[in-house]
Amino acid sequence: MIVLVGFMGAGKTTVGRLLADRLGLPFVDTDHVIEDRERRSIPQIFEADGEAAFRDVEQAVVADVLSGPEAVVSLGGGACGREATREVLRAHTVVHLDVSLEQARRRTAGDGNRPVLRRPDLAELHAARRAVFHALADVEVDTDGRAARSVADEVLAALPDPHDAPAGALDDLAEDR
Ligand SMILES: Nc1ncnc2c1ncn2[C@@H]1O[C@H](COP(=O)(O)OP(=O)(O)OP(=O)(O)O)[C@@H](O)[C@H]1O
Ligand SMILES: O=C(O)C1=C[C@@H](O)[C@@H](O)[C@H](O)C1
Ligand SMILES: [Mg+2]
Repeated sequence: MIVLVGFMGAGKTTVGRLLADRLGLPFVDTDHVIEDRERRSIPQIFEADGEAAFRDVEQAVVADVLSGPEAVVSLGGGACGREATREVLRAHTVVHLDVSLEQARRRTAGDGNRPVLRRPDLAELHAARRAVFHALADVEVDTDGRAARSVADEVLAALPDPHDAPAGALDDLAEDR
C-alpha cells in the first residue's frame, strides 16, 4: 500500500485522491472510514467518547484498511501516535507530506472537522509528530507553497518500483518475455 501520513492540512486527503487516480488504485481515507463505521462525525466522537476512544477506533480501522486490498491510503493526522500503527506501517510504502504549522493553520482555517486544532500545545504537537512522520517515511515531500498537483507529481516520481509504472504495464512486460 501507499500510505500518506502528515499533520492536519498537509494535503493527505487531497493529494491521496490525485495519486490514486494517477495510479489506477482505489483511494481510502481512514477518517472517512471511521465516520462511516461509527455513523458519526469525528468531532461528535471526540465530544461524546473522548480522544482515547477515538484513537482506539482509529487504530482498529487503520489495521483493517492496511490488511485489505491494495490502495492509496490517507491516515488521520494523529494516527501515527499509536505504536501498534507504527508497527503495521513497516510493511508499507509510507509517504510523509511535510507542512509547516503556519501553512497547516492557513489551510485548515475555518474547518471545524479537526478538533485537535484547538489544542493549546499545537506547536509542540506539530514538532513532535513531525519527527515521528520523518522517522516512518520512505518518501518525504515538502508541501509548503506547492499546489497539490505538483506535490502528487513529486510523490509519483519518488515512489519505489513498481508503483511508478502505470497500472498493468508490468503485467504486459512479463508476458512479452
Ligand atoms: N498543496 C496544497 N496547496 C494548497 N492547498 C492545499 C494543498 N493540499 C491541500 N490543500 C487544501 O488544504 C486543505 C486541507 O487539505 P486536506 O484535507 O487534504 O489535508 P489533510 O492532510 O487530509 O488533513 P487532515 O489530517 O485534517 O485530514 C483543503 O482545503 C485542501 O484543498
Ligand atoms: O491530527 C489529529 O489528531 C487529527 C486529524 C484528523 O485527520 C482526524 O483524524 C482527527 O480530527 C484528529
Ligand atoms: Mg484528511
